[in-house]
Amino acid sequence: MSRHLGAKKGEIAERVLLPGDPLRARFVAEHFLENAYCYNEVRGMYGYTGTFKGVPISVQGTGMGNPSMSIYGTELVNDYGVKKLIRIGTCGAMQKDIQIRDIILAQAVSSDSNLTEKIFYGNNYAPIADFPLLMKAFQQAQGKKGNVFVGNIYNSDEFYRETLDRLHKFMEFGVLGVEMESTALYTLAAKYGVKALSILTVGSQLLTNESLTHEESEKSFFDMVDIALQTIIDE
Ligand SMILES: O=P(O)(O)O[C@H]1O[C@H](CO)[C@@H](O)[C@H]1O
Ligand SMILES: O=c1cc[nH]c(=O)[nH]1
Repeated sequence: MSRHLGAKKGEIAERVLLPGDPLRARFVAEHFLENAYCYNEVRGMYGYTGTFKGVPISVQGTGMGNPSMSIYGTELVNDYGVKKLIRIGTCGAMQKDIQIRDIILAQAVSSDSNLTEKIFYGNNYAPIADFPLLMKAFQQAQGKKGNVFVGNIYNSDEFYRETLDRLHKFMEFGVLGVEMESTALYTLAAKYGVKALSILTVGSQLLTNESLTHEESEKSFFDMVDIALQTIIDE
């Protein structure tokens, strides 16, 4: 057991999918994995291990925001020896040609979080995806109905904002979408020498104010999860 995970040693696979919502972890376990069992209920942050095409895979909720991702990601790697981590998240689209249910592969992460400044003595650090995982996920996404976009995303410590001014500046520079966990994920992966990628399904469009309800968005994850699973078993 680690501080925030109740799994015994060996109960978590080397390959882990990471949704923010713990109920999305249950959804993936029930719909995609074979012989899945729940190894964690601590804080209701469900984690499951099963197999996909015979390969052991775990799926662990991370909660919302960089601090929560940092706790689960660090314990998965440090205490359970996890080597490959793919976030399966949702995001808000920041470009007008990106639509609800499209998929974004986060190649790099810009942020308003000061997480990396604290680590790097006030200097700037550019968190990036593992390239083989990114390339494989891009190939897997080609067969899917929705569009796939690859590029820079915006990671934020805020969901509710005083103003959208800062977001507009990032939009102007071509940033694709906004979410809240990838800075922590990519930075801890670099620190520990493991592989990480964030795959995001667009759940809202910031320029048109369209958004999926929670129920609709939970039904929109099949392509993202399939891409993540096909990618993680190979790479
Ligand atoms: O759907 P998840 O994976 O939680 O991701 C996005 O949704 C949450 C906000 O609603 C934040 O965690 C954000 O990053
Ligand atoms: O983190 C997120 C996710 C969706 N929409 C946002 O504005 N932020």
